[in-house]
Amino acid sequence: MCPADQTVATNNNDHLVQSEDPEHPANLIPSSVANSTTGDGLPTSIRQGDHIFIAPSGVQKELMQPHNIFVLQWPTPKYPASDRNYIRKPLKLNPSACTPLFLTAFEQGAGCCIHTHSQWAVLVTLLVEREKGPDACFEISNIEQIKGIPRGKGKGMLGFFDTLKIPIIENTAFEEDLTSGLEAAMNKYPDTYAVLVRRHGIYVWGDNTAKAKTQCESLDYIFQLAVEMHKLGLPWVK
Ligand SMILES: CSC[C@@H](O)[C@@H](O)C(=O)COP(=O)(O)O
Ligand SMILES: [Zn+2]
Repeated sequence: MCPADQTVATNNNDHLVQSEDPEHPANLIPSSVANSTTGDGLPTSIRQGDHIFIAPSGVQKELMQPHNIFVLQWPTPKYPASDRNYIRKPLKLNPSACTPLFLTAFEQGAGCCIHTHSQWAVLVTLLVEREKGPDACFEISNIEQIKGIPRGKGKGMLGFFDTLKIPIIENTAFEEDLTSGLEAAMNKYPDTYAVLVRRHGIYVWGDNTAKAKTQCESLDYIFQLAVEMHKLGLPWVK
């Protein structure tokens, strides 16, 4: 990762990322990246009205600043990348390589999407592959924390006796190439709010930033618990 670029383009809609409000997306993205507890980097994207705020690619997390944030006018074409409607592009930086995956989550109505390289998430993808085969998804039930995950849009939260199911897609050489796998998983599991990426991490989204963050943290807790349960020979589904 390279150090954050401190250069600010002039006449580049700087006002879109300048706010005293700590809850403004341009402030929330750097602060949540710096304070992440669920994996290195934590690229994040937030939709506020018809603006999408996107973290820069490869910026050291504690150095990310609001003026490093990209802004897209929503809706925007997902492909080709050159057609995307950037209304703010910081000089000498590139938007996160996760951008088309974030846009896929926004197409589904998300207000925020987070990508982490959580080691617990990675370990779970490896355990599922070994125990259940490559096409299986992660499943767990009878764990209190699954009540922190929605049952589906407008369907409330999962209950203690429900089974949480998170699809797993295969990793690709380049982040952008995960997009078709993410789209396929969302079609197959229309109620999911997360997709695991084997040997890589997870994408988690929510109706808004607070929900995406709490769902991300709940899932990280559940994955860590699942790894420990596996070590003790305890089944994930009763
Ligand atoms: C350890 S760098 C891996 C990254 O290339 C990739 O996995 C990723 O998540 C994209 O990161 P980004 O820095 O937002 O472009
Ligand atoms: Zn990644």
